[in-house]
Amino acid sequence: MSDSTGQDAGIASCPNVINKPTVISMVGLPARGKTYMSKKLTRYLNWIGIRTKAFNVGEYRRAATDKYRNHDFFRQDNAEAQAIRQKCALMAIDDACNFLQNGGEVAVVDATNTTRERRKLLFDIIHVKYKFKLFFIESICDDPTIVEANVLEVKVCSPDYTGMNKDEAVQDFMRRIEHYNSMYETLDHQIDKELSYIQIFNQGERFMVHKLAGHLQSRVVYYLMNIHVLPRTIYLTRHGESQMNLEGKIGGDSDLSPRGEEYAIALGEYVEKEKIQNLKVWTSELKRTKATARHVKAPLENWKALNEIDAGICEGMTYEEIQEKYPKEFALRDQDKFHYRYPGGESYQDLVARLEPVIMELERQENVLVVCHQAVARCLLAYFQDKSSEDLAYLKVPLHTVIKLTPVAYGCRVEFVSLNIEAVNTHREKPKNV
Ligand SMILES: O=c1[nH]cnc2c1c(-c1ccc(Cl)cc1)cn2-c1ccccc1
Ligand SMILES: O=P(O)(O)OC[C@H]1O[C@](O)(CO)[C@@H](O)[C@@H]1O
Repeated sequence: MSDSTGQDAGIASCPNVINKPTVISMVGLPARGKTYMSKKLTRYLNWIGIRTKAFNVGEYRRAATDKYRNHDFFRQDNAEAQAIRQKCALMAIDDACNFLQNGGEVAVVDATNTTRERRKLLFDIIHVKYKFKLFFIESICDDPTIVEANVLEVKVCSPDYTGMNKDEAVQDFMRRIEHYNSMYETLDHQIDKELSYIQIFNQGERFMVHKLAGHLQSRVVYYLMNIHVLPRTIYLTRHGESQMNLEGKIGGDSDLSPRGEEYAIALGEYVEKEKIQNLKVWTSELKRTKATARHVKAPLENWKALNEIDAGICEGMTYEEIQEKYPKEFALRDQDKFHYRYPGGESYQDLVARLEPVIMELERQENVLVVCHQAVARCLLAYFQDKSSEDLAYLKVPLHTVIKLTPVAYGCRVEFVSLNIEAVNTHREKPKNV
């Protein structure tokens, strides 16, 4: 049950909550998308409110030694390097468990973990010693073009290869993979019948799920079955300036202002010029987003989940009127804007929960233009830019601006394209004195 701020008690403050902390352990040869999935999954889980952190063993090794010269570092008979690698793995596991003992809910151990011996070590520390849940995600990819693409896209830029030319780096990395491959023991449903895991074949072409244990693991599996790596662009924009924007009033379902109509025409022209393949347009069910999208030639979908945050008893008021009529509410909102719920309305935390199915469907789609609202756009943008909940509620999303989101390597390129049509500024800064 949440209080007026809508803030739910975390595990730390509610020890009798049944769901235990979980360690998600990646498994797979180098260049199988483990770091890609670790970062993406960590971003998604944090965005839905599950305190998650990734621990990349490669980063621990690079911090521990600058001895990496070439793939020989990963030879099985390189005792000195093996000792460094083992120490770094133990440090990462230890940090992961400390994170979970101090309020963390999910720790992702991003490492190869390609031997049964290593996974037994993980099991003994995480499940036996700390009594945390342990879930494995194995990525198996025997398509050489996929592996080569991953090596070219992210590995050659790795700190391990600073100063090395691209071809040398690719060759060295392929030899590094061979050292691991010689010892690789994939998860086996007979030998590992007690373990909970998912195996992903060739970037999600096929999945093998084994002994799912609990809600979190089901959400993780569902997410992994919906993501893809096809190149695409998501265009995010607010509706054109509305009559109520001009009056400084929040909420409602008003029409566009003359300048908002201009923006709708300009948006149609912009989309035409972008020559986007198989574009789909999504709007909310409010008039101002439908009107904004009407000059865009593409299949249209209206989502009630994209409606603007519900301001409850404050709908239709200006901020000044709210401060005048509900000074306590106004002050409370400034103190914790993400968790504050309008009486009879919503909080940003509620909005994120309402938008989760939209994010899940966006992950499945290719090119999509989303025409939405200020608070909604902040929530969606925070997902793609991995923003904290505090930052989310104050992200700047100006009117008459198209935000282009393009997945690159482990993250997302973000471009703000203003269509140069004047509009009021609806952004209210976080007051200094709270
Ligand atoms: O299976 C892979 N093999 C090699 N590379 C990969 C993958 C996946 C991937 C894995 C699981 C799923 Cl459900 C979807 C994609 C993502 N990547 C990747 C994408 C962008 C940059 C770097 C890596
Ligand atoms: O959370 P904030 O900063 O009040 O912004 C959300 C507000 O922005 C608007 O979309 C435009 O002012 C309102 O309808 C909505 O209540």
